[in-house]
Amino acid sequence: MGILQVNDVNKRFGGLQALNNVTLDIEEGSVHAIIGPNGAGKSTLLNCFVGRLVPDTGTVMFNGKSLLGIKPYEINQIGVSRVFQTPEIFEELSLLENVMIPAFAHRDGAFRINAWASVGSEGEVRDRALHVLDDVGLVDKKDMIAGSLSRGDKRRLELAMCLVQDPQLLLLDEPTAGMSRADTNNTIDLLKKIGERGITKIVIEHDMHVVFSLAHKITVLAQGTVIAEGLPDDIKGDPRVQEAYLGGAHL
Ligand SMILES: Nc1ncnc2c1ncn2[C@@H]1O[C@H](COP(=O)(O)OP(=O)(O)OP(=O)(O)O)[C@@H](O)[C@H]1O
Repeated sequence: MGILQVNDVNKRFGGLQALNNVTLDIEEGSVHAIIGPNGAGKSTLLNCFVGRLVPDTGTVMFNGKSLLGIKPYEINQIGVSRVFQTPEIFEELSLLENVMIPAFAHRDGAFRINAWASVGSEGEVRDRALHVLDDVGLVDKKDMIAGSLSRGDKRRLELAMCLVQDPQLLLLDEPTAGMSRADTNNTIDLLKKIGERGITKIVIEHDMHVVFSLAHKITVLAQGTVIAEGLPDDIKGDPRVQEAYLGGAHL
């Protein structure tokens, strides 16, 4: 039984069937990529895992517990963290402060902006934040203002903000979007390093170099429907995937 089990999930926006009987089983400790053309339903699916959307029908179970109807911060509290397509950071605060805030939120329950008031008095949280900044290669920039970082570094910072919460399941929505090839390769290395800790990861990604560098298993969505699932080598050679994803070009 996987750490995340998704069964027959359907989601409709007006006349559009965005998700159509989606079933997934995510193995604990694995990197599971979800790929598919624009508008396939990938982000909609992820939103159903973090409480931003509620499926019309179907179930989403994390460690045997339903995630449906649970508030986003509670889902976060039980071990699911998400890195967004556009980094959600506090631009005007330092890197260290950015990482300490979610550490407090995770420790204290609901996200409390006044948790900020106690930042600085908590050596233990600060040490943990510094440790995570070191893991993502940003500890030397800890006092810089987050808004001044490059796009690649902002995404690393957001990753640190997730890791400090010690997630069991990390959801990565296009973690290398807009990055240079060098930054992309650094991110691949970083995610592999994180993989050594056994954190399960679901990655949505358009860059096939990233997908095939990281994924143990791949699910392909097209028009809200799972059209293929399997090991990277199987997916690479699947003509349905090549047709749906790249209009017949080879992956
Ligand atoms: N809140 C919404 N209201 C109406 N339609 C929506 C909403 N969110 C998504 N959609 C539609 O649902 C479909 C799936 O969108 P989704 O963003 O999940 O696709 P995606 O696979 O993540 O695409 P991309 O790769 O471009 O990010 C699209 O046709 C989109 O326009």
